[in-house]
Amino acid sequence: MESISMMGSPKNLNETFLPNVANGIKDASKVTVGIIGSGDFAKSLTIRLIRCGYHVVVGSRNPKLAAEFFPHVVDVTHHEDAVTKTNIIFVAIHREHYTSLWDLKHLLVGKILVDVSNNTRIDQYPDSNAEYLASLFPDSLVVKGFNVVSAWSLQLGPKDASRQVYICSNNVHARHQVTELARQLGFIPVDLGALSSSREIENLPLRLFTLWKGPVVIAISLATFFFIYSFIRDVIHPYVRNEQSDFYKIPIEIVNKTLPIVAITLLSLVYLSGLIAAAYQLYYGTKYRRFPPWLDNWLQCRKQLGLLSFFFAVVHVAYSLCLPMRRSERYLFLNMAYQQVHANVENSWNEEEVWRIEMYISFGIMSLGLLSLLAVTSIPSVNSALNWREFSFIQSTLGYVALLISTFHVLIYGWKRAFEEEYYRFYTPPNFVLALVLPSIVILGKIILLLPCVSRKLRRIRRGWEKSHAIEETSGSIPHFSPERITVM
Ligand SMILES: NC(=O)C1=CN([C@@H]2O[C@H](COP(=O)(O)OP(=O)(O)OC[C@H]3O[C@@H](n4cnc5c(N)ncnc54)[C@H](OP(=O)(O)O)[C@@H]3O)[C@@H](O)[C@H]2O)C=CC1
Ligand SMILES: [Fe+3]
Repeated sequence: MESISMMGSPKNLNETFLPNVANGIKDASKVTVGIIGSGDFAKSLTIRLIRCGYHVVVGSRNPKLAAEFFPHVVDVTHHEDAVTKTNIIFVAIHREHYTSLWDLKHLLVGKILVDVSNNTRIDQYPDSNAEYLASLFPDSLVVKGFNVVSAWSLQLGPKDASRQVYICSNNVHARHQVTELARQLGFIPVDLGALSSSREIENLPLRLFTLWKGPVVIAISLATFFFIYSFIRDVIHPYVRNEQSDFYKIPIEIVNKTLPIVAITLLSLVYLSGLIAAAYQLYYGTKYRRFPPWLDNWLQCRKQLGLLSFFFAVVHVAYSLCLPMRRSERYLFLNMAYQQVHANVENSWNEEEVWRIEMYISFGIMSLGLLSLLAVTSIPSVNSALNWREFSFIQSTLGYVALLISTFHVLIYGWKRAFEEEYYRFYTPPNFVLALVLPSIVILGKIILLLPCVSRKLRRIRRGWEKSHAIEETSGSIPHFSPERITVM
């Protein structure tokens, strides 16, 4: 058997199993890890294993050629030779080529096969790649793992790349071995139990912002609608009516009218879903009843809706700060001053206007501060430092406070204008009136839920006191949500 860099076979194959956690990483140098395939993944994994003190044996169809791409300390050899030298073997080839290992079946009995493969589409095959490998080699211990790390991040090392590795296998011992190996390579292993989880693990790298699609579409639709709405009201209407050219308003003023209304609507949508969920539970008198899919999806993307709301609010603040920088603002200001001089007005101080704007700005800043807090606590590392009550307090209680303050911010801006006829063009209300609709519904809904009789009933339902009723309702179906999912953000 041809071998390019012989490391010698272990006397006892059990030696090649990984040391237990208790033994620690000291023993890594004695352990040989096998890799079938000599592609990108195999090369990067080899480098990572060597850096962590492992011996590596690579099995290739053409070891002579493949050896050029591996460090000289690596044993690059034929498949048969490689699999006899170790008990833990990474299968770093594509699913389509698994059958080419068929002849090695007798040599793979009782050995750990780590399936690292990915597909090109979600649910591409009826069974997962790992389950397929397990069906081809029923006497081997197949473990799914490492597919969520790219060859690139394997090379970068633990400091500068994604670190979580999802692992599953039907064999507990094999799962522990691979989990320990992942830990020693600097990854954070996440044990997902039996091999049936492998389909989920294989779909993970193929997901592209799954939870973001809906919220982004909603945000873009709202922004488009309100932009067109403001454009017609504030630019087209004055032009048609008085031939007044206000087209200069498009880049900043119209955009800045769109941003806050989208921000507050998205924030309201975050909490509206929780209210609908609570109403649903109150109506059916149980928490053991599945929400309709649209509501379930809505509840799941609350974080994304909240972050988008924060984004729109931040951009609104930036635009607002830049308003005085505009040339148009300067001309308007000078014209106003000139008219005042002309009218012989010495003091134009308007106490009501002064108070209105002071409070408007103050509420705006407070609401942005609270939104920032909500956004920061939604970051997983910050989130994991909070216990459930702290998280719930910030995301639920402070979230409602943020919505309330934002509503005051809009209300103070609108003030009496909502009742003045000149602000209703084509009988359409000004933006801030529309901006108030959804927050008002949410705040009203929350007040109703806080009424003692309603909140008592809801608490009873969420604590599962209505269980007997629930079991009748669901006739044995498993509840798939927890009450907490409803109360938070
Ligand atoms: N690249 C990446 O970033 C990641 C890859 N993966 C998974 O790792 C596995 C390998 O990926 P990658 O290294 O990128 O792929 P490559 O195409 O770079 O390498 C695949 C290797 O498979 C071997 N091979 C090719 N054809 C056959 C065949 N007919 N029979 C047997 N062996 C064959 C070859 O090795 P040889 O010629 O030496 O036999 C080849 O080097 C895949 O399942 C992939 O989904 C998972 C996560 C990330
Ligand atoms: Fe504002």
